[in-house]
Amino acid sequence: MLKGIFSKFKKNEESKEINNPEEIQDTKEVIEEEQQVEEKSEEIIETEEVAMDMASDMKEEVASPKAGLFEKLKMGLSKTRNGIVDKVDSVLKAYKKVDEELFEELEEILITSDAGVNTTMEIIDRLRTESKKRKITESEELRYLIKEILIDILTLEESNELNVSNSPSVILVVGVNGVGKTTSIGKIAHRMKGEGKKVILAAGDTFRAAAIDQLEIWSNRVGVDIIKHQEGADTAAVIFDAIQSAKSKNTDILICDTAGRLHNKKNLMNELGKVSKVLEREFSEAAKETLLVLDATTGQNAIQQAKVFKEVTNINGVVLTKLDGTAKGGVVLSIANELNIPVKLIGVGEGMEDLQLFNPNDFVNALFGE
Ligand SMILES: Nc1nc2c(ncn2[C@@H]2O[C@H](COP(=O)(O)OP(=O)(O)OP(=O)(O)O)[C@@H](O)[C@H]2O)c(=O)[nH]1
Repeated sequence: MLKGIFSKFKKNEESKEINNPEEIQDTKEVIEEEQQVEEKSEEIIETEEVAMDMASDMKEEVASPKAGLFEKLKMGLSKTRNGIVDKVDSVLKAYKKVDEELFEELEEILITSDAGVNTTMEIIDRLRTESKKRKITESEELRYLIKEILIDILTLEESNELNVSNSPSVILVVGVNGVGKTTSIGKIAHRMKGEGKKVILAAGDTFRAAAIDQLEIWSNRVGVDIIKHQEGADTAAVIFDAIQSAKSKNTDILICDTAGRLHNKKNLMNELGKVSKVLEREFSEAAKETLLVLDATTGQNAIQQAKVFKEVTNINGVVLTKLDGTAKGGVVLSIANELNIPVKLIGVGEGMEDLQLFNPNDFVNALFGE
């Protein structure tokens, strides 16, 4: 409703002719002020919506019996299963014999599921070579081989496990706005608390007041402490305070949010560099893990974001959110193969329990519906 009032106001303003320079300046200021009020009101609406969503999530979680983790994973991957495996199965059925045309069809399926060109080429090359070596001639026998290759691609030297067994540990969470950073922090905190760990959150995304408010809602929901400053405060200062609090309360895990502005690589580098320095200096005894949050629904865009973050900081793992909302989950292959970063957590729904530890075997089995 507010938006409507502002646009009417703007329309009236636009229809008047303004020639006097002072009047132009005044008008500009009024419009700027109105824009600021409009942005604030959008943030308030956004925060209220998040609170309402959370309340309905909580009701659902209480109402529905807990499906097994693997069943949840299967459910969460159903769109990607339609996008990849169902298509693979119908091609394998249609072609019967293993030949070049079949490989081309499989290649197209992988490309359209956002597995990325290089990763797709690698998978198809390995499929070609291995099927020849193992003398596979019937197309349906390829299914097992495809699974084997996918598991191998997803299994990197670096473990998929979260490095949080040390107490204290710090998880620094980076990623651009809107990818599910705040939600993921809340879900990680919930998971850690469930494991009996004492958790503190640091509201380091000080760029927008809504980000601080949303993290606070999560801290209340999960029942963990939060350290926050005002909007616009220095992220490193928030982290500094959070470290002192974590030390005095013997916290096991400090989870730090950060602002994810990508439009200036130098700023991003400076900001994350400053945070890392504070962590090294003030909390050298803590094990550190930097997790990059990527939104699976953005497909190959997520790969581009990861490349920029990889250039400016050392990423230990990826949290891939919203896999339940996309048929293009092939991006997970691209992350492992092209970026060589282990996927550690995957988001398969909006509920608190819907952030699962990533395991290549389980993932591929769930994807193939086994
Ligand atoms: N379906 C689904 N939705 C998710 C998942 N993870 C996050 N979301 C939703 O994605 C939206 C954005 O999440 P946020 O956590 O607010 O994103 P953010 O990156 O913190 O964004 P900012 O607060 O703008 O920085 C919210 O509506 C979340 O509920 C997921 O795994 N599955």
